[in-house]
Amino acid sequence: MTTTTVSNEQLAKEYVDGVFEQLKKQNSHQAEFLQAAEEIFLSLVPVFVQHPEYIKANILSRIVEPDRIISFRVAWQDDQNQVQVNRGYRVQYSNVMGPYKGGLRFHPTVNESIIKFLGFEQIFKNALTGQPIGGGKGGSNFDPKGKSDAEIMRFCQAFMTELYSYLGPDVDVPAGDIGVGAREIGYLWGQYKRLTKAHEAGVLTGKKPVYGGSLARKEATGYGTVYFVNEMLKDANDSFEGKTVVVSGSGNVSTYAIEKAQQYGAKVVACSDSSGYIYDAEGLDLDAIKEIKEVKGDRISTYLNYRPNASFTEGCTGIWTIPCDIALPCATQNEIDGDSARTLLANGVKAIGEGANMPSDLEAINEFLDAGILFGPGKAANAGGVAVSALEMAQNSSRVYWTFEEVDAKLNQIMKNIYSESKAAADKYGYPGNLVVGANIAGFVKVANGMLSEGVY
Ligand SMILES: NC(=O)C1=CN([C@@H]2O[C@H](COP(=O)(O)OP(=O)(O)OC[C@H]3O[C@@H](n4cnc5c(N)ncnc54)[C@H](O)[C@@H]3O)[C@@H](O)[C@H]2O)C=CC1
Ligand SMILES: O=C(O)CCC(=O)C(=O)O
Repeated sequence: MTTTTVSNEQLAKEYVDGVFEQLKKQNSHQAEFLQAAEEIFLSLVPVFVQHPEYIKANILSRIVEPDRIISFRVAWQDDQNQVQVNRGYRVQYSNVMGPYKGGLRFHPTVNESIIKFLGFEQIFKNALTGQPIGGGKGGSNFDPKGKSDAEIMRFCQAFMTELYSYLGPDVDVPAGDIGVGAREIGYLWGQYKRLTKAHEAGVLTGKKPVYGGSLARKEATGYGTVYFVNEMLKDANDSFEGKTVVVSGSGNVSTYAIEKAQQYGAKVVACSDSSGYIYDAEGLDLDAIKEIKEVKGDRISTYLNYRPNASFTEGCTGIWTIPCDIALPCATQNEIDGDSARTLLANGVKAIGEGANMPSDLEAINEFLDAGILFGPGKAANAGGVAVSALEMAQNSSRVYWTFEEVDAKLNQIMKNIYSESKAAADKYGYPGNLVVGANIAGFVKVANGMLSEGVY
């Protein structure tokens, strides 16, 4: 190792450590945000070794500070005419690559830390897709559980009334995330039109195809995750065929991850919701799950009414004790900790594909990487949803619509590209096979180069 390399390494490490220390001081109460930032920062040291110009331009301090955070009161009336108040957020993180883009989450746990972690990750994910989209995220601590359809509509209308002036097809384009699906997007879109008097279809994605949504957006995140894992498996001369798969959650991402894994010949034996998990040794009946979740909005335990030989177990983490070849965490952040990771490994898991955002904590990621199994990080593996959102924006702008097959083929190609770019970046920067480092670097370099050419702001 030459003296210059050593000093470049020291410089890079000191720079990253310094920015992270400052971040911790300023955001000491934001655990999820610091967790997401730490994972990305650690990956970027080799980039700063090779690119001191990024240090000179102080790219890291600039990229980790959102362009702006919008926080607002959402007051609405429930069915008993009581006035309820929630807090809404939109974090417009970076528009270097295109309009701010990312979902809205409605869940009681939502706070600024959660929205910032999601928004920060979204910058790099969106850059990886190769589509012209920046990064953003939003949501509210509103709990949709147990609310009537009319309450959901009134909440969405109140939320959009506060947010609409910050949005636009070339400004900021929200979509769904936990607790926000096509129904909520419909109510948000209706209110946006009512307020602006404009039919700007590209201001929201995840719309129903009947009024401007893209075919295959509903399936995109789950299918994309399986396409990504399929690329990892192919590289290892393996496939989904005959594999036992466990998928957490039973929402949008999980449902379509299960569907594609089954189409690829896997046996998916378990899935979950926030109350617990079901295990069906014969393989899950996806029609039953769709009826329970998409039609009835019921608990996953009612699966036993369709398949009496299956079992239901209360609690969220127990699902990772089920032996499987492939695990697809598709529910929420930090659902796999170090202990669950060690259990999965002891039971012989060969591949992990993160359909959710940050489902594995740092200890779990290190367990998987140290064990040398295939590990597809969320930023890369679940990018198919936002990628098809960008395709929805393109269709809206050009006023043409593509068939399901056309969109699905583009999605598959995008996931292949994300895999090969992440793999190539990991190789180039000295971490072969480490797609965490590879995806973070491949996304970061695109945005950093954009920032260098745009001057200081
Ligand atoms: N919808 C999308 O296009 C995308 C979603 N994601 C991420 O995927 C994850 C799931 O999102 P969606 O499927 O859209 O939400 P969803 O609201 O449709 O489904 C979430 C599912 O997770 C379950 N759940 C929540 N907490 C849980 C817990 N602690 N243990 C077990 N299950 C739990 C819920 O019961 C529900 O079945 C989130 O991390 C989200 O940020 C990532 C990329 C795109
Ligand atoms: O489609 C979108 O814009 C949002 C997708 C999203 O929220 C995510 O990738 O986490």
